[in-house]
Amino acid sequence: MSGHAETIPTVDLSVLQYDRDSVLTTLRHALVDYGFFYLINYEDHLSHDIIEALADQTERFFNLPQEDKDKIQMVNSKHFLGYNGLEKEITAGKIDWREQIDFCSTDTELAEYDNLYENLVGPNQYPDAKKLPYFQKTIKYFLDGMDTFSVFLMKLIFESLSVNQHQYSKYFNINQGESNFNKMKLIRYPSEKELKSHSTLKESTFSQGCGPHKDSDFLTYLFSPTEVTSLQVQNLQGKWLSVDPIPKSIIINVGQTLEYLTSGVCLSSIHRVKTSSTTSRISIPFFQNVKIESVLQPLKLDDGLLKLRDERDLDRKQSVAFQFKPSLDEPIAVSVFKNRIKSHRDVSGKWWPKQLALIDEEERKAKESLESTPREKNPELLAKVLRLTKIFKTFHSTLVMELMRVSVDLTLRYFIPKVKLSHPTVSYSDLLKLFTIWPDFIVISINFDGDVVIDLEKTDRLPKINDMDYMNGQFEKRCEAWVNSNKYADDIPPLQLHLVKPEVDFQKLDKEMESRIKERKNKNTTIPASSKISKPSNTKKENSTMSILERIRMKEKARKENYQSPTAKRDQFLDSKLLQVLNILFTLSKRSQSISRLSEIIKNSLSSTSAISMEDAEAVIKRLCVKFPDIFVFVNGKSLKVLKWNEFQLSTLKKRLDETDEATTK
Ligand SMILES: O=C(O)CCC(=O)C(=O)O
Ligand SMILES: [Fe+2]
Repeated sequence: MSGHAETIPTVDLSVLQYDRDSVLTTLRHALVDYGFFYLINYEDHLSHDIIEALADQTERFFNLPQEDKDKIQMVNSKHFLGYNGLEKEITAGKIDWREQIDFCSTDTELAEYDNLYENLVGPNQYPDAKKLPYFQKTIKYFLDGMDTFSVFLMKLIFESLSVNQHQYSKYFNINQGESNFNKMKLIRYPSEKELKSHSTLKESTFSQGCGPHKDSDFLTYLFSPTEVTSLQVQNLQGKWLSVDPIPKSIIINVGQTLEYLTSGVCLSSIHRVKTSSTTSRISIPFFQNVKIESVLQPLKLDDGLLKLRDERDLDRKQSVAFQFKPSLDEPIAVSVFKNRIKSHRDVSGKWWPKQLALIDEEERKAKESLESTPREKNPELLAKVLRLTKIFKTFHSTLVMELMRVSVDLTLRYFIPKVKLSHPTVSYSDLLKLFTIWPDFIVISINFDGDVVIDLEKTDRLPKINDMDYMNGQFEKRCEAWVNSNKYADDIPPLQLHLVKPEVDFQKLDKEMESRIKERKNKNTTIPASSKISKPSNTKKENSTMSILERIRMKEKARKENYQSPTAKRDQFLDSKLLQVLNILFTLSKRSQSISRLSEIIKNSLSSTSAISMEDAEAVIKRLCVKFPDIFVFVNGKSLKVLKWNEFQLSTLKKRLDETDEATTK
């Protein structure tokens, strides 16, 4: 069961006028399960004209001659504000192919700077007013409008999480006339075609518009006026979802400050931008921040929300570790300023050379001490290596055994219970790490259900090493190197996964198979590693000598034979929505509700591609009563149909669902 939609949810602010609760429910679902959502129909709170004007000024700015843009380079500003041309930014070790200009909302030079971090505030740099007379005004109107709007949305977010104003008010200026410390950027991503035509740019690939990262602010509002797909977000299953621009929508994402304040209840998701092949793209992010002098402390949240987070993380394939750990006794801006010094070395080399040297020295020492620590003296790293190596061994031998059987479904998920027998704490993220550490061990891909699977066809083409001890030793070596260079990041790096074709080209396979059989007969070549291992006695003999290609073919045949009646298909469709509906019911405070009201809540909460009709929503509700008669009761009154339910634990019902799922698929 993949359980999650292929796109991010949509929050419709126009619904606020007549159904505040359903907006809050959708919002909470988006914050907890995606950390990304589209916001639509916000015009009562933010004028769309100003956004159009800004998009127009942005186009004009990037169309200025390069020397005009270079006159206001960031390196002129000790406050890290201004323009950066191409090749100025690196994310995840690679160049981001974009040009951009940074602004801050507090556009002034302070009279005095008591603390170093206050230098985040300073005057913006604007292009020549003779060339773009309306530019500065447009930026100011936008920043002012967004200050008010972002305070409104922040309040709505905390309302959806039942957090009182007295808890969050210290982090924001919420009174009229007071402004907040927000930031924004104008960005242009040139197309691949344009980048290739530059004679001075020598790069083999221009594919990265912006590398995978999480934002560190409170909330990011992205205006994306160019209609081209580029932005992608990684969901909890590790899959990249496209965030296609929807006209007049704002794409909102949770930053690590909000994630930290809510103890991980709100999810800050990894996102990235791919270069488009032929269309250049404009994008305008607005970064909402807490007050710069804030010292962050997690807010007090309802147990129900913490439970939701824990339920979500049971299924999580990414590590839950925070990348961003604000210090508990320093203002948040201290680490933000440090990050600016590290990421803009040209600016800090000119304005903050002492601070840059100190940070470099600190990092060099930390690296040296970790590298010079012998393995034995670094028990934490050693424990990580040994644990992963043991998991690898079990996974490897299980894989070899499983490859001998025809009927197995080789999703990665399938292996977890098997590896758990020897390593009860193994997680999905651990298994994914194995392939990051040794990408050529086997090839993994994503199938059309969104599951990570072992790509048998591609794996079959890898050179075979039959010696398990040798493989395990090799893994340990690679693992040590990997753990050493990733000691600060507990998150697994995003895996490069591709989609497996759903249909198998039988003609091609037949030909390949024939020539393989001939080859084997003639040359008596080595049989794949899997069949050299002694088989369990109940394995059918013919299976062990089958090639991987033959096995794929058998599976494909079995799939085709597995005909489903329309009723069974409908049941399956309804079943696929059950978990999402349970999640929604779990968040409701009342334990009875009219079916029509509930169907509406469900319909509004599910995002556009997973959207279901009122009729389907009602059918799913009825199905709950069939699946869990001890918990859900359908009461058919005279004028009102009502669903009543007992208190339930999400994890228990999920387990029960999985069990019935397995029983029907076996
Ligand atoms: O341009 C985009 O679509 C996203 C930009 C982004 O993620 C960022 O600048 O933090
Ligand atoms: Fe971002």
